[in-house]
Amino acid sequence: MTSPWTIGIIGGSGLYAIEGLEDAQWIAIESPWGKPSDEVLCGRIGDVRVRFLPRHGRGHPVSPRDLNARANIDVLKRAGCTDILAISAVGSLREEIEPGRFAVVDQFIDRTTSRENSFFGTGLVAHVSMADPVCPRLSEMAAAAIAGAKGKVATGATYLAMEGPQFSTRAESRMYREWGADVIGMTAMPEAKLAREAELPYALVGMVTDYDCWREGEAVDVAQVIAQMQLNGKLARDMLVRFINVLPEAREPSPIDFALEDAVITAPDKHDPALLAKLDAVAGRLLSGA
Ligand SMILES: CSC[C@H]1O[C@H](OP(=O)(O)O)[C@H](O)[C@@H]1O
Ligand SMILES: Nc1ncnc2[nH]cnc12
Repeated sequence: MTSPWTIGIIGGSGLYAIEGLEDAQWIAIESPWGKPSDEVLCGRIGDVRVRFLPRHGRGHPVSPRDLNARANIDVLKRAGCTDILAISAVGSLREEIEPGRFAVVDQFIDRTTSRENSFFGTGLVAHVSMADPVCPRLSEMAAAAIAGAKGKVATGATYLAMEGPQFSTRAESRMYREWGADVIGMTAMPEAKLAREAELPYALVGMVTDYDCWREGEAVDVAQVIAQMQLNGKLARDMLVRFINVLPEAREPSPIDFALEDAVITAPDKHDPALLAKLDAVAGRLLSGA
């Protein structure tokens, strides 16, 4: 029997493929939103379909601020994903969230400035709620999978999305701590916003790689991030396999499956046909008959 879940996995820095997927095949999926970061690795674990996209592409050619998050989310939707589990390397802004720990994120502060952050716009305006930006069901299952794989986990983390690509200054890092952020990265926004617009439940697991630079005399570099990701590689894979293996047989509908229901404000006779056509995957459920 095929599972009702199709899990999209977005792999961050250091995670460019998943070994051991059954029937695995890299497939190019076209998007009206432009070029995604890479082909999608399509396969399955047991009877669950898995669609893996390396966020920066294989070999890491794509910079965080040039990521086409719209195309990335659109191709995962086109690949039939019902839910997305995203993985990111993150810096820690808290002593007790040490490198090696996994932080399950439940809030964001978005400090990105130069990215296309919506599928909607003039000609078809929509405002989705981001009050609760992640899917609690997926986040709980991810936390349980990390614990089951004997990983150390912190839940309820607030992720500060910075523009990059440079790492923060010490003054910024200290200010983000005062704002209540727990971990920092450059990529989960606007990714999480776009997943919500595409009615895809989304959860984010941060793999803590460093203490950023708020501690006296310490500063993060790429080598540190990659070394820690490599140390945690097996744990990350175990976590993913567990996460998929314990998905319930049935997939009860999530309110996020209907996030656009009360979000579109533009009258149908004012819809821009060109934009409407590009929204075929993201909002086809709601708008295809409009
Ligand atoms: C390689 S260090 C900085 C880089 O790592 C994180 O990427 P991702 O979230 O895709 O794991 C961070 O956001 C930066 O893009
Ligand atoms: N300290 C940090 N700042 C931003 N992105 C990161 N990714 C991993 N560590 C990071």
